[in-house]
Amino acid sequence: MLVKDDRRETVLSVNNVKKTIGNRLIIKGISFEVYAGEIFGFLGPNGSGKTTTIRMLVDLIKPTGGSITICGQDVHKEHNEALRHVGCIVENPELYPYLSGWENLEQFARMLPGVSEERIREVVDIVGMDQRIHDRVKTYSLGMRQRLGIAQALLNRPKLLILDEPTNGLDPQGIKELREFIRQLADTGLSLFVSSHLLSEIQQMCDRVAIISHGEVIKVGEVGALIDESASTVVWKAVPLTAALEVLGRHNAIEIVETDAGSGDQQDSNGKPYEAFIVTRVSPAAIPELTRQLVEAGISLYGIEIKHPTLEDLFLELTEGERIG
Ligand SMILES: Nc1ncnc2c1ncn2[C@@H]1O[C@H](COP(=O)(O)OP(=O)(O)OP(=O)(O)O)[C@@H](O)[C@H]1O
Repeated sequence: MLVKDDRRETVLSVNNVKKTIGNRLIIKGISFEVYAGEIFGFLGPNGSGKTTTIRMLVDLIKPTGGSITICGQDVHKEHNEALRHVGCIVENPELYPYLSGWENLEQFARMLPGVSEERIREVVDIVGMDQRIHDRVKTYSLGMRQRLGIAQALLNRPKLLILDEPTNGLDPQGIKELREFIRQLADTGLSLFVSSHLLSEIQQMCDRVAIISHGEVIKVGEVGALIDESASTVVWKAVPLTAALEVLGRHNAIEIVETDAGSGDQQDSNGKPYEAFIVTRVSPAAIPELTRQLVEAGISLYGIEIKHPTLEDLFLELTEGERIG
C-alpha cells in the first residue's frame, strides 16, 4: 500500500473543475491529485459524473470552470504537451476485429510520432500477449481485447493511464488477472486512474480513491485509511444494561443504534445473564476508553463485538444510501 508523501510527483491535478451542460451543473467544483506510480480509484454510482470528468481529463469536452494539469501542463491550453503523457481507454477499446492484434497496434502506431516496431514489441511483452498477437482480434476473449487496448494506450509511453470501468463484462478470473496486471503497471512507475461503480473492485485494486456523488467529490484518501477512520458498529453485551446505556450515552461521538434488554437485567436459573446488548456506531479509536469507563462504573461486559466497515459501508454512509451499480 502506498503512503501519501508530499514529495511524490503529482501526475494529474484537478482544481475546482466545474461543468455545466445545458442549464445543469453536472460537475460541481471537484479537486483531487493523482501521484506517480499509484492506482487511483474514481468511484461513484451511475450518473454521478465519472465519464463527464474523464472526458474533461482528456480534453474531449472543456470544463466550464477550474483547470486540469497533467505533468504540470494544462490539458486545454497545452493540449498536445499535456496529452502526450496520457493513455486512455474510455469504455471499450476501439479495435479492428478482422486484423490481428499486431496489425491493430501497427495501425495505431502510425498515428503516433516516434513509435517504432521495437516499441510495439515491448508493449506486446508488457501485456503478455506474444503467443496470440498474430491472431485476429475477433478470436480474442474480452480480457485479451482489454489487454490489447491497454497495449495501444501504452505505445507512446504515457505517465498516466486512464481506464473507464475496465472490468465491465469481465468474468471473475478476468477481473483478477486485470487487477494483477494493473498492479504490475503501477510498479513500473505508471499512474493509473480507474473509474468504477464497483466498490469491492476499487477496494481491492486501488491505493487511493476519490468518491464522487451527484457531481461532487465527497471524499479523497487512501482506501485503508478511509475505512479505518469511518465508524465501526460495536455490539456491547453489558449488564446492567441501563447503567451501560448511561455511560455510553454521555458521549456525543457515539450513536446508539439499538438496545435490547432481553427480559431486563436479570439472570437465568443458571445464574447466566440474559443476552442484553447495545448496538452503537463509534470510531474504533474510542473503544478502549469506553470499555474502561464501563468497567469503572461496575458494569459487567460479556462481550464486545466489533464489525469493521467496508468501503461499501463508508460509501453508503457518505452517499446516504444512494444505489450503486
Ligand atoms: N451531453 C449531456 N447532456 C445532458 N446531460 C448529460 C450529458 N452528459 C452527461 N449528462 C448527465 O450528467 C450526469 C453525469 O453523467 P456521467 O455519464 O458523467 O455519469 P457516470 O458517473 O459516468 O455514469 P455512468 O457510469 O452511467 O456513465 C448524468 O446525470 C447525465 O445524465
